[in-house]
Amino acid sequence: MTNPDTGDSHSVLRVRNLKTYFDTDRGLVKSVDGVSFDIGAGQTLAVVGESGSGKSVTSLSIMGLLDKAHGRVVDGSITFRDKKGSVQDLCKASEASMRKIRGSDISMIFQEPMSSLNPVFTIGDQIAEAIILHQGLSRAAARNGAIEMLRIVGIPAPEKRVDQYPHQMSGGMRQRVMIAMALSCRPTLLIADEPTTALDVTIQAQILDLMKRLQQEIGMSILFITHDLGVVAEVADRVAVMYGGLIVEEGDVVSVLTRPTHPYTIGLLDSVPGTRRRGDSVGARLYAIPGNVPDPRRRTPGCPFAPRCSFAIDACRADLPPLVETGTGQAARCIRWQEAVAS
Ligand SMILES: Nc1ncnc2c1ncn2[C@@H]1O[C@H](COP(=O)(O)OP(=O)(O)OP(=O)(O)O)[C@@H](O)[C@H]1O
Repeated sequence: MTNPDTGDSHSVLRVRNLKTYFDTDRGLVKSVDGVSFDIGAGQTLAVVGESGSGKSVTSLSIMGLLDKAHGRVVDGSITFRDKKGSVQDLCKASEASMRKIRGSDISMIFQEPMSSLNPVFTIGDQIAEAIILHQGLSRAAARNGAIEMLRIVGIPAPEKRVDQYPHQMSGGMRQRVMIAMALSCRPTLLIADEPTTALDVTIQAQILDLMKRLQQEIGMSILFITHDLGVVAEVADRVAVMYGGLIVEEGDVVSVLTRPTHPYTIGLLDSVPGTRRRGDSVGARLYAIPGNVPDPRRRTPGCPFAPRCSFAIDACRADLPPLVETGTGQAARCIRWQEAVAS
């Protein structure tokens, strides 16, 4: 979907009709099956959806980090504009140029910092390594750079902490270190995959504030993957709701969260305590969407949400619904959205 707010010419990232499939012993898994979105300069797009909807595979496709033995992008394009303003399709980039782009123009942070931090090197060495690699500084200058980055991400006594190992730090501190590493190259795009999910609420709020502050300083765009609508409200400018390998709704964050137009988004919001649109009361039972996410090995021709949707009619099961405009800068892949909104 083209993003009416950013306009294509200003997009840092433009994904069109992305399809990423895996060959497995149990058949072809269509994890991402025609995803399109834009992220403008300095903008945050949150991609939200239940487990298995294809959020992580979308980000791994952008980073060129798919499990190559089994997974591949079978269709679509991922157009990226780097720091120098050069535009290229990452689907066609060589492994060598993807390596250059990763960590210099696109960085990624994950839920579990221990998976990106090496336990046998000090955090100072690891941040310095990234600085040496991407900024070509001497080791001494890079060490100072590492201390500065630790200070920027709010780690107390950075001159001492720089010589510590990852296991000597708390989960929140490790997440700050990972952010320091990811941002040491001043990326154009940061992909954050559930970066605060494992943290308690207070630390989560601090990390989100930190990311927002650094985003303003660096001017980077963020693709933020989460299943937490509270986090979406906190960080996003725009939100894309994924279901069954597709984006089923997209729009600016206020529109989507206050006036969802796809039955799946409506169900997601109804399942958040305190946000239920109808009959909300203290102690109201949490609404859960009945049924499970569809099996990506068995894609049906119609809307992937139809089996769980109380608005579904035969036409929904026959063909994949087109994306239709449902509000200003808001669109949903649903032929029954007017009935859903009015319900
Ligand atoms: N390497 C792989 N081989 C086979 N199938 C895979 C592989 N990676 C992901 N999948 C499948 O692709 C689908 C989408 O997975 P993905 O990890 O993108 O979901 P997600 O929305 O990020 O979920 P979560 O929130 O749990 O991370 C799932 O059905 C998953 O089992």
